[in-house]
Formats: sequence, structure tokens, C-alpha cells
Amino acid sequence: FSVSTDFQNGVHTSHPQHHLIFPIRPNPIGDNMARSEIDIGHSLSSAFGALVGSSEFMIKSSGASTSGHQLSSCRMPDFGESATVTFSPRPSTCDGNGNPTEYILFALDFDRPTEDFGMLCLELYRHRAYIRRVVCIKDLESNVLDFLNGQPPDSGIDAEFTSSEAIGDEKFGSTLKQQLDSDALAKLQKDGFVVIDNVIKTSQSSHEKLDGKTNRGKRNANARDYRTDKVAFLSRENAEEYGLEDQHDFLLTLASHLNGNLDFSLRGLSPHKAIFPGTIERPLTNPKGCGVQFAEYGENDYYRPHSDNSKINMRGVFDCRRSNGEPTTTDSNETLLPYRQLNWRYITAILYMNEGWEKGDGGQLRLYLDSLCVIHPDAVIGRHEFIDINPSNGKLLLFDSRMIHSVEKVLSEGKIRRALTLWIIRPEENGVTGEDYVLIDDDGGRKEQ
Ligand SMILES: O=C(O)CCC(=O)C(=O)O
Ligand SMILES: [Fe+2]
Repeated sequence: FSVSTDFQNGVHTSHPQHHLIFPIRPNPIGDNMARSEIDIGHSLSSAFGALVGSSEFMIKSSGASTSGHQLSSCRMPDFGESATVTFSPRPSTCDGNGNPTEYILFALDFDRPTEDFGMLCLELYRHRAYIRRVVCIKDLESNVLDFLNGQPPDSGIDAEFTSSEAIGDEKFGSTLKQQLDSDALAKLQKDGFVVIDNVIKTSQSSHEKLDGKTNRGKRNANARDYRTDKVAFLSRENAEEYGLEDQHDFLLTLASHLNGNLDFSLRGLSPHKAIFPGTIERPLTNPKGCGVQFAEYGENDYYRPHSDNSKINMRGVFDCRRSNGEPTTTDSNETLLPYRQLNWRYITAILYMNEGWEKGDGGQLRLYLDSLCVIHPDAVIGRHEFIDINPSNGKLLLFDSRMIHSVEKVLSEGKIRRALTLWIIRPEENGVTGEDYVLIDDDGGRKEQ
């Protein structure tokens, strides 16, 4: 991306570290009239304004001069002392009427030019609605994809640090040996999931401490149409505060137990180079910061079918559908972008906390069988068999993170469904992606990718 020409007519003296070019789209009226610079400039300025206004970026100074064709320029202190981005026409590419045919976005003086420019492009891509009418965003898309593809997920902490021995063998050693015995592990390996009842129950007093507290839980505004639960991540101290330290610690010991007892050669995944702290022999680790998720579902809350580790488009797997739940692959304006690695999640471990939860209360975890390879989660509905798992107090569920699952709507008024989830990861160079993903076509048949 580095360029050596100073195309800013002397507005900037230093050279841009990174830049992207946006060719102007043909005028849709088809009258061969060039778009006016005002029209183009207006769209680009809106995108730029939205970009700056919506993100953590701050305008500290009024930026560079707005002479000539220059649209907007602003300081981005988060990216370095004098980091600046500018949107501007490319003077060398003006047409006969003096209207530019290309615009350029460039960055100056970023501390971490590659990452920061990638971040900037991603942010701009989120505001593409403003600009796609007037400029081609193909280069922006591929830039963002390259950036995302190059971002490693967090590589985790060694499962040894959180093994039952490390936490205290007397605490969980025998539970693990008895409950997650060779039969249970064989089932996990063969069917992709295993359910074990009465592992660790949550006490009434923990629920009392949690009542009312979780209103402050984070609910992603963009996520509202696919999940309506509230989530928070629990540190060890948080867990202690709510009397959930055993549950927390137990979840963290699982990776180490599975490492010693699962046969990783049988998974049908080609072995990739293990990334520290994982090793080929002991590939599973816990996420950095440990990351035990606490989730709460009240009446009418749900989580639509999804996979915790799947092929995704760049805006996230859940954007693969419209708000009515339909996949968006056919929408030419919302082109689905190629796969990127989302994470290294390998096994999803959920510990349910709900005493006296009945079938009629709803909120079952619905796990779709034979769904490892499904890309569009909604494709499983009506096509795949499933099992419903009641979120009963003390129940442990382990499943292959690629499997499609949903949380069915909670039906009972006044009941709260709570669970703790840990994603056990397998950091590998090419990610735990499952090379055998296939697209399910409209007839329910399978198409090889
Ligand atoms: O709470 C559950 O049963 C599942 C939640 C879930 O699928 C998730 O948080 O990814
Ligand atoms: Fe999930």
C-alpha cells in the first residue's frame, strides 16, 4: 500500500503510509454525464462524517486545509500522536470537465499502519451505504477481507494452568474422572455432543445475588434480531461475588481433561500447525482472560440457529441473513464475502443453572444433528433432526462448536434461564475451520464448495 508520490498538491508534506482508491461509478442515468464532484463529495463526506462520528475516533483538530478538491481530513489520536486520515479526489485523474474519476482515502503517521488502516477500512465498510451509490467499493472490500483474514484470534492460555491439578485435584479430579469418563468422551467424539446431568448445581443464594444485577448485562444492539439474551463475561472475582467460583473453575479445567483423553486424530480435520500455547499433542487451551460467559434469557428471549465457529462473511455469521431470517447470499448489493476465520472455538461447554426448569418453560437448547458442515444456519430448520436439551440446574453440555444450535424462546413469565458458557479453543495456524463445509442448496441437497 505504500506509495511514494505526493498526490496532495502540497497539502501534506509527508507521504501516505497507506491508501485506497475508489473509482467513481458510472452515472446510473446512463446519459454519459459525469457525476458532479458535489454529488460524489457529498456522499463521501457523509460516509466520512459517519465514520468519524460513530467510532472511537475523535477529531482533535480541524485537520488539514480544505483547499482545492480536498474533502475532509481529520486527526485520529487513537492511532498515534499525529495520525491523520484524508478523503480526497485524485487530481491526476480528472475528466475533461475537471471532475475527478477517482477518490483516494489515505492515512498518515499511523503508529501501526497496517493494522490501523485495516481498522479504518473496516469502519468505513460499515458505512458503505453512503458511498456505494457513487464509488466502487471492491477494493475496500478486499482490503477489509485481507485485514480480517490476517487477524489472529486470541491464542489462549495453557490448559495446564487451569487443569484440575493446578486448580486443586481434590476439587474436580474425581468429578472429571467419573462424569466425563471414557464413555462420555466417546459419545462426544462420535456424535459431536454429550450431556451430563448433575455435575455442579447453582445454589438459590447465587440466583438471589444475580437477580436484578444482570440488567446491566450487555446486549448487542445489532444482534437484536438473532439473539435477545443478555450476556456478561465473568472474571474469577465476579464469579466469587456470586458464589459461582466452582462453576467457573470447573469449566476451566475441562480443556486439560479433554487434552488427556480425547483422540484428536479422529476428527476428520487435517492437523494444522499448533499455535502456542497449544501443541499437536495437547491442542486445547482456554481463551485468554478465560472468558466464561454468563447469559440470561427472560420471557420471550431466544437465540436463533447459529454456529459458534463457522464460515462467515466479514460482518459476522449472523449478517448472512436478513432481518426476516433469510440468508442474504443472493442479494447483489450485499455480496457475501469469502470465508474468514472467526475464532478457534473447538468445543462449546455450557453449564446450566436452572432449578425446576420444565419442558413447558421453553428455553431448550436445540442442537441440530449432522450440522457440522452447514454454512447458513437457517438451512437446518425443517431439514435436520435435532435434540432439545432442557437447561436444568447442574447439567453440563459439551458439543462441537461448529454444530448449529439455537435457544428456543422462553415461554414462562417471570422465569429466568441462566447458563455459563466457555468456549474451549484449539489455536492452530489455519484455524479449526472444518474443511468439509458444504453449502446446502435450496432443495436441501449438498453442494461441494
Ligand atoms: O445458553 C445456551 O444454551 C446456548 C447459548 C449459545 O448458543 C451461545 O451463547 O452461543
Ligand atoms: Fe451458541
